[in-house]
Amino acid sequence: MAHETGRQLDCTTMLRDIASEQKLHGSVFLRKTPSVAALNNIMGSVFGKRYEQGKDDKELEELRDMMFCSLLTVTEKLQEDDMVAVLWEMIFRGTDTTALLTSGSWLSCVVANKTLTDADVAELPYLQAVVKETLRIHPPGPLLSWARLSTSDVQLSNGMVVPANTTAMVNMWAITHDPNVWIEPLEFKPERFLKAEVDVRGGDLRLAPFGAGRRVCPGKNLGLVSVNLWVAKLVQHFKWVQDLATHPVDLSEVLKLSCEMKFPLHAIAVEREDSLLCHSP
Ligand code: HEM
Repeated sequence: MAHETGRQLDCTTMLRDIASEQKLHGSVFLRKTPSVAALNNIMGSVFGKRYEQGKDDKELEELRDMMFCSLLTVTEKLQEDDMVAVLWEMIFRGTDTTALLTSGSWLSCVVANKTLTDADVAELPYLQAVVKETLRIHPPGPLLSWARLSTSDVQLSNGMVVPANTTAMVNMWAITHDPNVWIEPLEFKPERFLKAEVDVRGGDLRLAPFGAGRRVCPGKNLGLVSVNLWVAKLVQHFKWVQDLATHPVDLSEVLKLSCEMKFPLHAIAVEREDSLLCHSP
């Protein structure tokens, strides 16, 4: 319950930051604000600490730098022991993925003017379908970890053999774009998930953006509820318009720690007249 309050709070802060960035610059860079919200979501769970842009900038900067250094440097900095490594894994694995999925799931649907909760979001099937379709077209972790080793020779259905003692990675991006698995795989069509139930939490290997099996992402439920709630709030409070003059949308991808948009999304956030942000102090 305490965590739920924290997540709502991160979202309100994100909405306010978007409104002020829009006022200041005339458009919004849709990467920074969800990053801070996602970081706070995790830091709130791990250390009970949250950060504010403008107030904790030095610490935020340091944390962001650490996330972009190699894991080796990071563990040196944190004087690795098992506990620290586990907590760091949560921060490292849970922040960028959640932020990227949120910025990738911007959509234009209208949600009634009320304070949304996770329970409301469960009643929004199209929203969930948009998040699933975003996970399919732009899986934030396109290559499942290399923590998989064949213990014996494995015969594949296409005749190939994976010899014993091979470290294997799963190319989830290739599966989610495979025309033998998906009809019109390059088209963004959330409707496909309205017609058929697809479990994205590891139960259906056509779309396993959180992995599957023993090494499945332990943050999958937190990641999904956070992104669904945040995206719902982002479209509830703002109408999103493409910034055609200076930042037309380009969906090219680049693989860094996670799979990111090569040209991060900028858009114009027009506050809805009935937005609760307009009426709160
Ligand atoms: C929506 C966002 C997220 C996506 C798309 C995502 C995706 C993934 C993927 C693909 C893996 C590798 C799974 C495999 O190899 O089978 C993974 C592992 C992991 N994730 Fe996430 N994740 C997300 C959010 C989170 C969050 C919020 C946390 C922490 C609270 C987290 C913590 C971890 C950890 C610790 C691992 C390593 C598990 C292991 O190796 O045993 N992730 N994630």
